[in-house]
Amino acid sequence: MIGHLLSMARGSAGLLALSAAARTVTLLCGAALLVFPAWLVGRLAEGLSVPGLGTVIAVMIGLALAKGLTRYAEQLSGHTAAFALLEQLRVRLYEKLIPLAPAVTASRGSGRLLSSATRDVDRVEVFFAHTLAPVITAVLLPLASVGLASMLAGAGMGIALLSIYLAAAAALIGIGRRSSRTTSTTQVRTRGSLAQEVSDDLRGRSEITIFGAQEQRAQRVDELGAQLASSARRTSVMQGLRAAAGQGWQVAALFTVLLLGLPLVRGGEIGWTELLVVLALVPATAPALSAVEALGISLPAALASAANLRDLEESPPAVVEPTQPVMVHPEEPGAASVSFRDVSFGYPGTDREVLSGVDLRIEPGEVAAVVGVSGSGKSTLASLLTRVWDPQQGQVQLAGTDIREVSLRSLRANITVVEQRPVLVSGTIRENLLLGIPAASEQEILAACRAACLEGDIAAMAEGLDTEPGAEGARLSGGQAQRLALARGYLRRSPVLILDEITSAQDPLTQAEILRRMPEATSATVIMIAHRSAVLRHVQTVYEIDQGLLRAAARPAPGA
Ligand SMILES: Nc1ncnc2c1ncn2[C@@H]1O[C@H](COP(=O)(O)OP(=O)(O)OP(=O)(O)O)[C@@H](O)[C@H]1O
Repeated sequence: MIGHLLSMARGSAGLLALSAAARTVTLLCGAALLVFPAWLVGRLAEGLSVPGLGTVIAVMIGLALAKGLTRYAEQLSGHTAAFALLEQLRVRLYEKLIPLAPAVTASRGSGRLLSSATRDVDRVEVFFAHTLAPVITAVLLPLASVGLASMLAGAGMGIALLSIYLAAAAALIGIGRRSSRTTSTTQVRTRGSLAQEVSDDLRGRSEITIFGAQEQRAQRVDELGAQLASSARRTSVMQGLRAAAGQGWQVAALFTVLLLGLPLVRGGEIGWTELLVVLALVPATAPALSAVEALGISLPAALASAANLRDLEESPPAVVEPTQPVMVHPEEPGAASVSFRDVSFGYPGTDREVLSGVDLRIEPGEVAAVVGVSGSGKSTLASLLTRVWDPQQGQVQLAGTDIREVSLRSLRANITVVEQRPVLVSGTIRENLLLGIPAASEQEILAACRAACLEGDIAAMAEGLDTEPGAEGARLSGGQAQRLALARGYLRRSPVLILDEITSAQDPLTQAEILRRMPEATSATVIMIAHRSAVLRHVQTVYEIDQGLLRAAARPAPGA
């Protein structure tokens, strides 16, 4: 997992290295600001010569300035790297998500995905921007300190300091390591669930209010909140223990240096200068070693988030782009012909076969209907045609080509689906209409609205096409949203048009008018998924799905 984590930062390696180098110099300057006065005091105590006051002041100012400037360089390069990394991580996540949409992303839940795209990415970024450079200096500075102590006060002193540093690092990393890892993983999962609950509650606010289920829903959020609070408490206890260890090692180190150093001074093996300098090395090393404490918090969190992101990124897509994709041009005469050959399909993870051995051929320009009881597999048939899923057996063909060989972009450019529950994006009605064909002219937009019986509704709106329908189309009626989606479908002018229950929210007169205007609105091959017999009178062929099997059915008699 650490390797995976490091692979995420490849693009910002240069800036991160610069930040680590600047931090090393900052800490060295900080250490020198402590060690230099200690050296001066030691020499004065021993009656040895010291540099003049002007030189001392110049050195101290020089060190302080160098410390400030390199600290600035560290922050600048660290934050620049952090923002670049944030961008790379988000782009990388979105690129991985695109092939997973719509089937795999839908099964994950939008709240969970949002939580991964924000919190998990942030935690990985925090690790690199604010932990990696400090960890590098946490190794370099203590080693330098051990080297200097050995030179000044002998190998014994160096070994003693090294042992204390190692023991401190082991305590800081080790305290609560195992529990931090499991707690972080639990926290990442709980946060994802919490985000999903909140997203469901926001989407289902009307139902929740009408059903009076606020308490019940709030309780679920409370339970997840309590789980998060309890794991945060565990993390805080470990954090407290680590902070105590972070202070404790310094006291132990100072005593050790005095215990070992005073006899050496008394024996004349070293002077006061050496002892004071080695003593000063302890607080001088402390800021560098404290990064290990931060690592105890950020590493488990970053690992848990990286594992979550990897799990998401490595989820196998429901369908894959062909290696040598065939392009089907919408102008090709056959682009509007659709066929199913002995197609069987069951949803992954279920035993039930929704469609069994389906054979179907719909000719260019034909208007066909697919009927069947609720849950019989009508929408599934449509999602096989757009390759939301691939069948386990048989072939779905467009223009006589197995659609698994057709480029996904080309396939989806040839087929438009008007969904039973259309999704409106935020923005104006015009922006929603232009979703599939941004370059459509005003005339084309108005013609599509007329064909979908939407022109009157738009004319009645103060801002016409520039009216904002509100989040999720909240300011439109169900029927208006459905007609907007139909107009959007017509506007795209793709060779194949799948209309999934597009008149289910319309009154009988509007439904009849929509069906009457349809032949003028589109010359595409139309597959209507329908229940109502009024719809079936406008189609040329009717197919019925019953218990997974598809068969041709009779059109209703006139007046039926
Ligand atoms: N993503 C999915 N995962 C598992 N099962 C699913 C999934 N989507 C649909 N199903 C199941 O597949 C069956 C067919 O669903 P489908 O949506 O195709 O029915 P339908 O005929 O369009 O129904 P309706 O007329 O109610 O819209 C149903 O039993 C449904 O529960």
